Amino acid sequence: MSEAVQTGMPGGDARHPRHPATDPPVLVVDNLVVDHRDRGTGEVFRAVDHVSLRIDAGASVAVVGESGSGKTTLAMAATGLGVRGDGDIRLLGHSLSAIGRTQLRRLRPEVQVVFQDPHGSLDPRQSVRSGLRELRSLQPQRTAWTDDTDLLGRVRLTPEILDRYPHQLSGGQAQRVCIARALLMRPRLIVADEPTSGLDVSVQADVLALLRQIRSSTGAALLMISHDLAVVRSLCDVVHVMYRGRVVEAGPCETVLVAPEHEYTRELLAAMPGARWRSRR
Ligand SMILES: Nc1ncnc2c1ncn2[C@@H]1O[C@H](COP(=O)(O)OP(=O)(O)OP(=O)(O)O)[C@@H](O)[C@H]1O
Repeated sequence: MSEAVQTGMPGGDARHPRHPATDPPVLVVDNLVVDHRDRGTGEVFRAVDHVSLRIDAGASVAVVGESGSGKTTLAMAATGLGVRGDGDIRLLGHSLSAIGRTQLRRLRPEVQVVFQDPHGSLDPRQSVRSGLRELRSLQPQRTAWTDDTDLLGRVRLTPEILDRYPHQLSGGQAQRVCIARALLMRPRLIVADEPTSGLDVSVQADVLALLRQIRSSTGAALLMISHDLAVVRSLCDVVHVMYRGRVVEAGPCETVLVAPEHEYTRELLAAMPGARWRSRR
């Protein structure tokens, strides 16, 4: 019987038990550079400029910065889900420049992304049930640890939701379905790209609480992309502050959000007074 079944935790299994303190890092990015080419003018634009970061197993790391600072490009390139950049990336111990498409495809389920717009992430022609069925058919062994009712219970949804289509779900329900779909894959890394900014204020706190709970119960690491320091403060241990493609400051939240060294971080904090770090305990 797998450890996941024994403990009721969807994170680890007998071959790959989750011991965040001793597991190798989930992601190590060294000097990543990503350029975009403007389709209209053909000009090359540097979206990520020599960025390095490390996410240890089970860690919760944020990348913050204003719109257009390169956060999404960094997250997608670093996890092999977006354009390829220059630099050294090790995802779960595999160098992305050394592995082929087949091996990258095998790694894909280990990284799950929760996007800003939950309705846009779900196929409008599929009910929740048929969407889950499709995921299960793609990864039968990986997804066998739970049934749909149990899975939905873990994101605090009831089974009635199974026969609904995305347009029949509220924003908060749709985002919970997206989180459930990510959870089903037992990922080692969850990338949450502004997961609450498309939602009503009333449900934002619920979704953040859910992500926090899933992180602690599964041992999955979290890479949180946000422009909101209050969100980062509530969920993350380490923060990287991005400005115009560069990381201008990085460190534990209790340091960076208390005594920021960079002017840009100070400006972000001044714009959100409630975002200053204070103990969550
Ligand atoms: N596929 C693309 N082609 C050309 N330029 C792009 C592409 N994707 C992003 N960009 C540009 O790269 C820069 C960084 O974009 P990115 O989406 O990574 O920033 P961001 O910090 O995540 O912004 P936001 O918070 O608005 O999502 C922006 O100027 C954007 O316009």
